[in-house]
Amino acid sequence: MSGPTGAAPESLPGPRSAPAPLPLPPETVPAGPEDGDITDALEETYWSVHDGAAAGATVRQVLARLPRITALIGRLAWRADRASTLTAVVCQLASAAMAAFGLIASVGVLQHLFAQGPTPDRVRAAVPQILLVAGFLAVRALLEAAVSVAQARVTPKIRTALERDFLSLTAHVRLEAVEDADWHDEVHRANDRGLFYARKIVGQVVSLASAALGLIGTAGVLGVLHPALLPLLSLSVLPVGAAAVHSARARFHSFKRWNALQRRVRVFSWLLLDVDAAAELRSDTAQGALLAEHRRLTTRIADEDTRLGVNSALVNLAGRAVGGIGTGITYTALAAMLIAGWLPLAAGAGAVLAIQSGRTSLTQLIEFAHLVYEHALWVDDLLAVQERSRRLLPRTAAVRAPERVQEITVQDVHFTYPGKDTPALNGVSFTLRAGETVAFVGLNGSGKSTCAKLLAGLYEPQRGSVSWDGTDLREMDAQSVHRQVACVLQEPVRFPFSALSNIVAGTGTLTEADPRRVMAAARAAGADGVVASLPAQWKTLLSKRFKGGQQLSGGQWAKIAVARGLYKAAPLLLLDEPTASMDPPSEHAVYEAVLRGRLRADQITVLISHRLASVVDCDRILVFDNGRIAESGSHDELMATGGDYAAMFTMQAGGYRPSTAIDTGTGSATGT
Ligand SMILES: Nc1ncnc2c1ncn2[C@@H]1O[C@H](COP(=O)(O)OP(=O)(O)OP(=O)(O)O)[C@@H](O)[C@H]1O
Repeated sequence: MSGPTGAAPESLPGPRSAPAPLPLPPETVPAGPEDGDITDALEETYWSVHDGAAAGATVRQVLARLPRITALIGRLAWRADRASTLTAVVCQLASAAMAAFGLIASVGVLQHLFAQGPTPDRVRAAVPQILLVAGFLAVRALLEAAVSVAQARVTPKIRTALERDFLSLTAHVRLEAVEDADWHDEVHRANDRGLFYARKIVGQVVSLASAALGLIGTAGVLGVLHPALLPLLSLSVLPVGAAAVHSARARFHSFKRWNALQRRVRVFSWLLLDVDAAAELRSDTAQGALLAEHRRLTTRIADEDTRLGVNSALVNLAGRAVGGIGTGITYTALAAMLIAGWLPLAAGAGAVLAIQSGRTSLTQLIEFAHLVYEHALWVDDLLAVQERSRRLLPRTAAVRAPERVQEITVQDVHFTYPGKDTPALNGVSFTLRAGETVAFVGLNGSGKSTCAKLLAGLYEPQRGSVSWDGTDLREMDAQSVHRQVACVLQEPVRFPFSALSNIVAGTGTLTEADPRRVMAAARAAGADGVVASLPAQWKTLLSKRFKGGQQLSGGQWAKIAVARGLYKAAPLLLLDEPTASMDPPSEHAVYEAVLRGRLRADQITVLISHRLASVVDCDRILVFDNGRIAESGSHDELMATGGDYAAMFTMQAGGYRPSTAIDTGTGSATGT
């Protein structure tokens, strides 16, 4: 390693902006929301945006949306399984018809029973009608079973299709969309709740249709018995409907509160159960404080549950009282019709049966209408995310990225992250050539990682261009570019698969390997020693979640990740602080491998590192500063210029010498 040359620089580069003065903290601080409505204090409202929506919707709003929702679910079902959807619709209609015929046949039974003559004769005369009623009921039961079977066939298919579409779309959207906080919320909401309700809503729409058809059937039967019975039906069912609306709203409102409280409690249970937090919690003896907060919240939930239970009982009582008044009026009017001779006694008794069945249907209709209304908002959300994902997919193009790259040219690139005012890259230009190893160094936030992602086509510049062998990356098929880049990051993905799968994962497979290349990559990265120490070696599962699975240390994971990057043998290798968690010999071995033992000689390697000792031997070093390249050259050239690089290098080198050798008074370090 060459030492610094020339005089030590006057000052070291420091933070760009001084933070505002910080006042002393208060003596006590609440662990969470203390007073008022706990739902107001929850930040993660994205998770519950639609909770309680049905509680705030008017009956007109709920009813107005139902046809569209039913059509939407019908379309999804049709796409998932035509035969089962058709079976469900036909059997549902037939079942409603059976219910109506059953009611009419019941009136026939009553006519015989209420006729003149000895009782045995009347019963005997009613037997055929009784058999008919039984027949209708039996057929209806069979049809309902057929609806359930069809529903059981179609529901999982809808969910599977939605989940597959959702994941395959969202897994491919462009990186900058994935990093957007709103997008993150939307996707997780769709995954957590949209998919869940998509499964539930099919059954709910079937029940809604069944209740609606039941109500229509009842109205039809009453119309046949006597048209004047229709207004009577409304008189009887409307108060019941009003009570049902009220109670459905109260239930949705209570669900929202309950959900919010539960989520807050779960934060504490997660912390208490989390394996990563376990050591710190125990050494800090923090469990008691967490349990106390947990207890405080669960007590509030218990109070809330009781309050809601009492409230719901009162609402139901009020509903039944109002419904009772409506029933009283209905039966009085029915009695008047019978006395006036408008209606035969049997038809009157049949009307009572029909009105009761109508009330049951209406209550169910209201209940399911609210459920479907609220749950459809989640399904809509899921479909909207899918639609948005389609617009955020990386571009496809006929031009494919080359498998060998001679030159990567970065020309006056400007890049600003969405929602940010200051650019992360502000006019960056340089060229990388096949076989070169180039280091990016610079202070935190100076733009190194952003620049690496632009080289890989993961972001697109707003101004300027990144070209591979003279072709702008924006003209190439995005996925074909990604296939020609290997990225190793400081926090690599820890795939919960076998050691071998972890190494081959960068090549688009988890199961197929080129054994010699794997061995070469593992040796170069120092991962061979890690794998050799595992009980089932290459086949060992790297996750404690599986039987026989093993847990690796951060440094061991880093070696596996470097092996993954090397195994891909792509024309461009990006290493973004891959060795930060490695021990010094491993780090040294990785840099040796990257600089001298690479698997392909024409590979362009970009190495981002804060440990400047590791970049000394790179062909070139680019020093980033505030989104620009402030200095560029070999280590010796940069040390000779005595700029920021020389200052940083001298400071780090000074850290390895006894403190007496460092001039702490001025903050600068003397080199040797
Ligand atoms: N995903 C992102 N969304 C918004 N801003 C970002 C994002 N990633 C980075 N930035 C911002 O862009 C600037 C450059 O960040 P970048 O990660 O490229 O710097 P860096 O030099 O790699 O830093 P470090 O040495 O800390 O890794 C910083 O101001 C950072 O806050």
